[in-house]
This record gives sequence, structure tokens and C-alpha cells, in this order.
Amino acid sequence: MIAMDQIIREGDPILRQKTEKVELPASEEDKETLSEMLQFVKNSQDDEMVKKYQLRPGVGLAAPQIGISKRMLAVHFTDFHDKSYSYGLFNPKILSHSVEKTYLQNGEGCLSVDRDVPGIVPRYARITVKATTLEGEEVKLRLKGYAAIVLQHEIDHLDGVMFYDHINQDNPFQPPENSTPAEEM
Ligand SMILES: CC(C)(C)[C@H](NC(=O)Nc1cc(F)cc(F)c1)C(=O)N(CC(=O)NO)CC1CCCC1
Ligand SMILES: [Zn+2]
Repeated sequence: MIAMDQIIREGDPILRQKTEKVELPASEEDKETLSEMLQFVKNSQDDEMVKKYQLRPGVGLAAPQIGISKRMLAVHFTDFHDKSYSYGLFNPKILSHSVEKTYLQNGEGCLSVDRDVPGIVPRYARITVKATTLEGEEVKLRLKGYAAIVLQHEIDHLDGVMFYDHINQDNPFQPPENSTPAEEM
């Protein structure tokens, strides 16, 4: 079982590396790892598990955050329209995105960042992601708002990008041009 002490924290160079594609069909080892990552995110939203293992409630996790430099991520969350997402994804790729941007009005955090970094994180409002699921099926996900934000945050980790890299240093709270808050999408 993945516990918080296995989560790599900022400062470790692995979080700034570009990850390698996963050989498909995935090996038993890679499937086991991705399954444990998905289970960690689910556990982190279960009150009993949070209390028992002092988990930080999470919505997603990328492989570099547990020290594995491979293109795989797990997400488990419900968006602002009560639509649920629960996926382990191999080799996710953003095929296309809107010009319009979105953002979380309270900014973002990260399981690998033990400090508050205030500011708006501009994200694409709508994205189309191609990936292979833990079950081995190729999927094309059309995401918007909060779901688009979560996937962009996790895919960024696969390219060594941290959420605060996107914050406007001159005016951290300036909403981006042509954007709508995710809470209103
Ligand atoms: C960093 C943390 C604050 C833990 C963040 N959680 C979160 O934003 N809210 C949350 C928590 C829940 F339990 C249930 C729920 F519906 C919402 C998160 O998991 N991540 C994932 C991460 O760090 N991945 O690398 C950060 C989010 C910021 C925007 C998208 C992902
Ligand atoms: Zn993160």
C-alpha cells in the first residue's frame, strides 16, 4: 500500500524529469504499480484510511511522485457537476485543447508540495486526452472545467512541470485572458 512517506516531495530532481513512455501492453509490474496508485487516491478520500494512515486527501497522483519516471497517472474525483472520474492511465496525451482557459479560484496545491503557493494557475478550459487504461483499453476523454484541470495537473508531472510554474509572477491573482473559473463552468 502506498503511504504518505512514499510521496516524493519538491526538491527531488525526479519531479523535474521528463518521464518515459510505458511499453504497451503494460507489464504485470506496471499494472500493479498503477493499480496501487489508484488505490492510494481512493484511500486518501476514505475517512477511515485518512485517519488510520494520516493521508492527505487527494484527487490524483502521477508516477514520478512515487519515484517512478514513467508516463502513468491515477485520478479519482467527482467534478462540480457530480460527474465521477476514476482512472489509471498509461501514456496520456493531450490531443487538442481550447483556446479558452480556466482556473480554480483558490489556486492549486500538490501532494508533493508541503507549502501554500498562492496564485491562479491558468489551464486550458477543455482538453481531449488519449490514453490506455489500466484495463488495457484505448480511451479518448473529452474533459472540461475541474476534470480538465486535474488531468492537466497530473500530465504536467509527467513532463517535470509543477503547478506553480504557471502562476503569473507579476500578478499571481490576475485571471488569464479569455478565461472562466472552473467553479462556473
Ligand atoms: C494537493 C491536494 C490539496 C491534496 C489536492 N487535493 C485537492 O485539490 N482537493 C481535493 C481533495 C480531496 F480529498 C477530494 C477532493 F474532491 C478534492 C490534490 O490531491 N492534488 C493532486 C496532486 O497533487 N497531484 O499531483 C492537487 C490538485 C490541484 C488541482 C488538480 C489536482
Ligand atoms: Zn501534484
